[in-house]
Amino acid sequence: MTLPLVEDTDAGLVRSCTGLLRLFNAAGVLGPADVHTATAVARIGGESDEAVMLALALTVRALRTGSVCIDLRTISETVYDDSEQQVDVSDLPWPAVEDWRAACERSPLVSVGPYRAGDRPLRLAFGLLYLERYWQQEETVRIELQRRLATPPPVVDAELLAGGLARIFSRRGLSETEPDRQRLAAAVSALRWLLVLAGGPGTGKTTTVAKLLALLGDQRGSRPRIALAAPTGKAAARLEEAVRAASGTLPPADRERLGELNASTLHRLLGWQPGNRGRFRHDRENHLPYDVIVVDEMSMVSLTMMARLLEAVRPDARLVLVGDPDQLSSVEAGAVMADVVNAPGEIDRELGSAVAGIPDPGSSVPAPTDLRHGVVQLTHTWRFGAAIDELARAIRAGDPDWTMQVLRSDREGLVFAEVDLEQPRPEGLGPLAERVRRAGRRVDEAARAGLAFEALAALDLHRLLCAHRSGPFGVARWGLEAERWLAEAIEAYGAGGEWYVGRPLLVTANDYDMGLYNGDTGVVLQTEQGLRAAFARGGEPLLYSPVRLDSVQTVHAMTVHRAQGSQFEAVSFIVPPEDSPLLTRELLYTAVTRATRQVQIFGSEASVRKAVQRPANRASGLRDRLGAPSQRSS
Ligand SMILES: Nc1ncnc2c1ncn2[C@@H]1O[C@H](COP(=O)(O)OP(=O)(O)OP(=O)(O)O)[C@@H](O)[C@H]1O
Repeated sequence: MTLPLVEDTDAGLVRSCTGLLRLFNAAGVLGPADVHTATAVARIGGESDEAVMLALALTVRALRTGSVCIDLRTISETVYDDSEQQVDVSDLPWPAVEDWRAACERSPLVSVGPYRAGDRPLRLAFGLLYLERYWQQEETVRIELQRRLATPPPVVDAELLAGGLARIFSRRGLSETEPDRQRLAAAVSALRWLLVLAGGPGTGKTTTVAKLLALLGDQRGSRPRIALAAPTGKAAARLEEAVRAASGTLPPADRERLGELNASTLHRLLGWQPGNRGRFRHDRENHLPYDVIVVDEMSMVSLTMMARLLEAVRPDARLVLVGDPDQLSSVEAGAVMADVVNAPGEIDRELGSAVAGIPDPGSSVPAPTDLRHGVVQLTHTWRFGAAIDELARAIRAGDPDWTMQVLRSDREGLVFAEVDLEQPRPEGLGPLAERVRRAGRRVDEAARAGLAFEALAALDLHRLLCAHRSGPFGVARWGLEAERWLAEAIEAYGAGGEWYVGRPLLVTANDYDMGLYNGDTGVVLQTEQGLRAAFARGGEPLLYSPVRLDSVQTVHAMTVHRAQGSQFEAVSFIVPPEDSPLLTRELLYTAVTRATRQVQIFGSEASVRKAVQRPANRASGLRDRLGAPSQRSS
């Protein structure tokens, strides 16, 4: 093999390392942190085998890209992407799998099998290599979920349950052959300690949450103490607003029973303690006091957070996990929601017959009874245009021909423009520029008139999304392009310096005192009191003088990750190139489903096809093991 050219000036190069670590570092597979951690741990643990050190460094590296563990058999086929570029690993001297595995089994750094004490930094179990800490977290999640599913179910008053379901759920809008899965989910939340409520945007997850809370409040006994939480402050604020809005549609007595509901971040719920990293006030010894805990945007919850949450929930509290398993996963390692929803395992027949036994005079369709792990998947979309809905289904199904057929169908709500985005001035961007200008004009007019509601609503008319932050496909370039289009279209656009009227803002850090969260968007307005930055927050918009805002930037374009949890009337998506490691099915699906009315896709057909065919594939052992019979680990 040819050795990559190694220059002393290369920022990511660790000159002190040797052997395999050096080769993999020079090739761009391992970063300095991976190499340093592996070298230090090996030194302390008395390990000098290069292959084991490589396995350790790759395990550390895998966590950075979202995997909980590595599989020595397939690790050489993994996509490597230390920046936004793909690294070619085919030429590297990968150890032979069986020898590699044997070296790991012999190593003083590795506990072998699931039952050994966790006194070594690595663990090899079920063919997967973990850092011990993450193995323990995965075990906590598996054991706590299995325990929750195996515990004798809550006692419910069947008559009240049937009456509540009949009162709160109507089949309006469903075809005769479609089962009411929202109703089914609510029934499961009453009959089990765990409900995993899965569904794409607009399938009525929040509506169902409001309804099931009302249903649980209908049972005998004292009113349940309810906690609503989400992984980010922005998602928590949105959950609170959405549940309040949905509860407004309930019968008055049910609405009253729900009372005032507030949502918080998971960190706040668990009692995050500044200066005490990783430890929360609520844990295994000090359970959360709530009877019902609802966690939204579960796809963004990492394995670590999930382990902490499950430890802190009382065994006799109902847990409702809500999210879209097809979206991008958490920034940190783990894909818990997707793992749980897709885990194999036995059907809960007892639950199936309990659900089937609830009378439903309004329906001629039997409720689905093939329920596993408390999962109910909502499938009816209530909000999208039909074209976006079909596009999302085609992507989710992993079918590139279907996806292209929908994209090229000229249906209302869809634009696909084949554009060579690497050109300095690409042809075919007309629909993008047009959308940017149209939404920008509306924002500008409302901002100049000091109309906060209108300006904020106009801000959500269109969002330009990219996967990359930099380069020809990145947010930086496309933000500037958008600004240029706006400057051409709007007189004196951007005049007035940094805080110009109509400037779209993105909050980049949480500020609990001001009620602003990382990912919130706002706009600068002209008001009688001078310039104000407006941010949407439920009822009245929040208005702040610009001098009070530290962590904001201009947002003409944002990453798909940032946009997770938000929706816009129209979305334009800059598809990354075919060889981008960021190009996955989840990325395309998340981008497309941010739109409620129109999706515009710019890029190559080859990239779109590649995305559809490439699920993100985060390595974890949870999915398979959750489906296996319950085992205790030591
Ligand atoms: N059973 C139903 N009948 C009629 N309309 C419904 C029903 N369920 C939900 N909707 C409506 O569909 C829209 C989307 O519902 P909701 O916000 O609950 O979905 P969601 O899955 O939580 O979406 P998101 O993931 O985007 O937050 C709302 O306007 C809601 O009122």
